[in-house]
Amino acid sequence: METLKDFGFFLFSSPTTVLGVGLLLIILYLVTVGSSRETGKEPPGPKPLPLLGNLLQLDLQRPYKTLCELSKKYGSVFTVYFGPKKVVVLAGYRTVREALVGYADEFGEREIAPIFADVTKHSGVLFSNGETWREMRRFALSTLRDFGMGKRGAEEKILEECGHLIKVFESYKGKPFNTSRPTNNAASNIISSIVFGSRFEYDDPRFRDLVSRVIENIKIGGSAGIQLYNTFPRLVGWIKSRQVMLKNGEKTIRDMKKLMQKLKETLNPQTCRGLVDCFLVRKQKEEDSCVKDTQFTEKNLLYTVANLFAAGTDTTSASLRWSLLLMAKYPHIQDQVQEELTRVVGNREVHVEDRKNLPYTDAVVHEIQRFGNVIPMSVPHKTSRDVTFQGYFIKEGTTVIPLLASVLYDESEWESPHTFNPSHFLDKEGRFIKRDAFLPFSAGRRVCLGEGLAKMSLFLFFTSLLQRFRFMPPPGVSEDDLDLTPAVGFTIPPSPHELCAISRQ
Ligand code: HEM
Repeated sequence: METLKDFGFFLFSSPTTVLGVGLLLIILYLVTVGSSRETGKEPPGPKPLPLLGNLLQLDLQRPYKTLCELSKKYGSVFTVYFGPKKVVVLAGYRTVREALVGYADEFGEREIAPIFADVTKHSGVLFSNGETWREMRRFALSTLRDFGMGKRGAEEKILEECGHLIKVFESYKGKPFNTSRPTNNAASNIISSIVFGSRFEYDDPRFRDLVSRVIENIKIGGSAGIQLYNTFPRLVGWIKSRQVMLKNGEKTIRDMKKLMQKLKETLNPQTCRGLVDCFLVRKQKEEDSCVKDTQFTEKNLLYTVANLFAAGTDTTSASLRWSLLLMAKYPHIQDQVQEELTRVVGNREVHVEDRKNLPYTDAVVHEIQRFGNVIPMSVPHKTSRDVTFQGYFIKEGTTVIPLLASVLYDESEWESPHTFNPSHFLDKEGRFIKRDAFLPFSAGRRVCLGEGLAKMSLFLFFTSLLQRFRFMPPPGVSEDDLDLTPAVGFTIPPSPHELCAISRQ
């Protein structure tokens, strides 16, 4: 809010600035709204104000909510202006799928907002396009597969981490605690063991710093201040939240460099311990054979690793927190999960193989992801060329938001979209059923690269924890009091809360 106040003060500080701003408004209005009207029928949308666009109509804390509302009025393809920036929103399962899968070439590029261009410099896999993205994505996917995504290797690593997480939960001895830190640590360690080949102790200061900076950057990345910077980068580059993000980014890269130096010194090309080793071996090979314009550079390595931490920590941990909160909120559903786990698995360790024999639990895990809706606006895309989609003209380079919230809560796809209801994923006989509109990982060319790993982690964490603990509200708090309002941000975990993990053994 401070940033917005400062900005308002700057705008109206003298007659010359007022005049200057007025002129700028008119020019921007003509450039952003006027010009593109000539090229064809544009997606409809609320009328924008000069400079401010539709900012005054948007709930800046939870923009996905306003966008879902707007889609009811303007349809499944519509235009909104975030300040002078034009954004096309895709809403509802059919439209999102048609665009991302059917028009993958046109809608498959990443929009790189100014803050992410500053922090990642178009390197790595999350905020890059073209050859860099193609090579980094191919490499990351194939090494994740080699390190057992969907196979034994990752399962062992996740189960080991479950053991550590369980110990932390036990240490609270049934007293209320905030689940954020332990779940962030556990999710981050899964990435760490796949990327570096080893996990960190939870009290290792390097690890604590790494995790807290990753989480802080994601949180600030979704704040009103950063949205303002992304809208007016030239005007508000000085804001504090941007400086914090840049510093966090620099420190993370510095730490990563140190960790990688250790791996370089002990590298054995015959036995890669993790993704970094594989990258270093590949980098050496490309250098030895003088490959021109190689993407296997130190910069791409650092940012790809940082991206995997950023993309994989908060998302997995937020989903896990939703799972525990929802179980405490709906004890009858928790009862059924625990009954099924006791009947099918008993006291032995749960494995991925058990999933097919745990239809109810599987349905609950899916419903947690649907209802949790942790990335409601996906990660923005942009059009790679001019495209006519569902009769509307969208210019090359237009920012596109695939509104995943409108897919996961699509009223024409889900029987009771606004209720936590595992039956969405069960047939009449109680068998698990897949649902097309289940797209928490998005779809198409940019679909989440860690989908397999995230699904495996969620399933194993959730079942291992529910085997051992009963999750309950703190004493004096009723199930009805447990608040399901999501937090504010780019990813949306539950609002801060405490739970009790009561041992079942
Ligand atoms: C429950 C957990 C997760 C959810 C809900 C999730 C969801 C998403 C979504 C919605 C996107 C944007 C897709 C698009 O642009 O259309 C994405 C991208 C991405 N995710 Fe995940 N994700 C999760 C876990 C992970 C994990 C564990 C990793 C790391 C191994 C990961 C790595 C990535 C990367 C690298 C991208 C960028 C892909 C690209 O631009 O090509 N995610 N994820």
